[in-house]
Amino acid sequence: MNVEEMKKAVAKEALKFIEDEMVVGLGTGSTTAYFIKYLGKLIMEGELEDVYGVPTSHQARLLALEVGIPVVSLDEVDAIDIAVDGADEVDPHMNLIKGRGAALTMEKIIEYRAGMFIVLVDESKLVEYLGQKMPVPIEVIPAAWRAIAEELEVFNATAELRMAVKKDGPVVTDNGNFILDAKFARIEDPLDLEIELNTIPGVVENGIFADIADIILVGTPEGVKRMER
Ligand SMILES: O=C(CO)[C@H](O)[C@H](O)COP(=O)(O)O
Repeated sequence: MNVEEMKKAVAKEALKFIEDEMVVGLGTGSTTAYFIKYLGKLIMEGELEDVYGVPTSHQARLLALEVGIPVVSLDEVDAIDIAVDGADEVDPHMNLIKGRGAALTMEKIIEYRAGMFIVLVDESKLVEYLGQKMPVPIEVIPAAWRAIAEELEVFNATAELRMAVKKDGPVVTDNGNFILDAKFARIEDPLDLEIELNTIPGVVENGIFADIADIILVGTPEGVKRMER
């Protein structure tokens, strides 16, 4: 099984959790995109009824509309039953780094509120400790980016302003902010760092998602494995 097949396999597995009349948080990224497409197909074929999606990004919203998922915003729903999203790193305690797609703030808002948060990854995302391979994306108010990058030196982190690829200048998030990618040597206490980073003035949110995932579906060549609390 190659990586794309593993992504498809976990996306299909996640569908088993979705029932009629559920409100589903729709994550961002290539793995969740498979889930959104499969969910849209089930809705269009009448296999699922009265299911609504709450997108975490423009990407998720546009795709959901394209595949026929009725979309609502967070302030239109009383509760989110399940949220489904990808991740960039997963440690053995089910803590995550997210935000390669720069959608971490809305992702965290929606996933924090969901009755159940299901994470979809292939096995390449599993690490021994957070920060092993990936920097921590931090969404910041544009005027504060430089001051925050300097402040991060106190944490022994080196931060880079994320630059856009098909646009000149920095990446601008769906919320109109910048992203700093902060490389930490080794994150010993993810929950502590997650909380501490958010106390820096100008930080909107950071990409450490500690203690929030309920189920992690891991695509492997042998099939889908499950991590659960
Ligand atoms: O956090 C994210 C976007 O902000 C994504 O969920 C994460 O980057 C995983 O993406 P992919 O499934 O494409 O590897």
